[in-house]
Amino acid sequence: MDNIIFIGMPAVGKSSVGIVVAKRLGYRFVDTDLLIQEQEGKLLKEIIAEVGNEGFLKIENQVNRDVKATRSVISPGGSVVYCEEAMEHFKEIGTVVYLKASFGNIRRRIRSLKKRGVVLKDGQTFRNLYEERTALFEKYADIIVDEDGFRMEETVENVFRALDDYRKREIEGEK
Ligand SMILES: Nc1ncnc2c1ncn2[C@@H]1O[C@H](COP(=O)(O)OP(=O)(O)OP(=O)(O)O)[C@@H](O)[C@H]1O
Ligand SMILES: O=C(O)C1=C[C@@H](O)[C@@H](O)[C@H](O)C1
Ligand SMILES: [Mg+2]
Repeated sequence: MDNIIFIGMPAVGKSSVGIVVAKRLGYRFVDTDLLIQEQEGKLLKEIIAEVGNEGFLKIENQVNRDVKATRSVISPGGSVVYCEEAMEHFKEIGTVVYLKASFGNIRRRIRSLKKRGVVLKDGQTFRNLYEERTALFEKYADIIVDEDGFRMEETVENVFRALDDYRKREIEGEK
């Protein structure tokens, strides 16, 4: 199935880059954070406050695992990499693009971790979360697009270039 799935840290641009990519391709855009809010009838930060990190990750896994999509750009939340079934589903239905930015860039973009609803374990630093997730993003990524030093429009171009290269390599591999 022809889907593109963006993964990466919170505030890296999965939603903002994703929607532009979808528009350029004439694809649907699916922000699964919004599907979670719709299903639960609450904001992400309210869900996390009510059911805790583990409870939230269960909901996030279920919603993302159950996404049915074709010709869509899917932008999940940054914590989806902890959701094994969801990530396996994404690997099956499309190409997984890891949008990567340095710790400093991400930290600058997020004013309040709590207001943004970042899933931090008790006592965990944001630096530790960055390192823990980086290993998971790299594990699941088909393509990595480095954002540092680029404006958003340039990142969009870099995504298209990386997707083209990936498809060419796939076709070469099939020969
Ligand atoms: N070069 C850049 N590329 C992408 N986004 C950028 C860039 N520079 C600044 N931004 C800003 O960073 C923010 C990215 O937020 P966005 O909601 O798209 O992230 P996200 O990856 O979807 O996060 P979440 O995991 O919380 O859903 C936006 O406010 C965007 O304007
Ligand atoms: O990176 C995170 O921990 C999160 C990001 C958001 O998009 C939401 O999915 C949720 O608030 C958790
Ligand atoms: Mg988002």
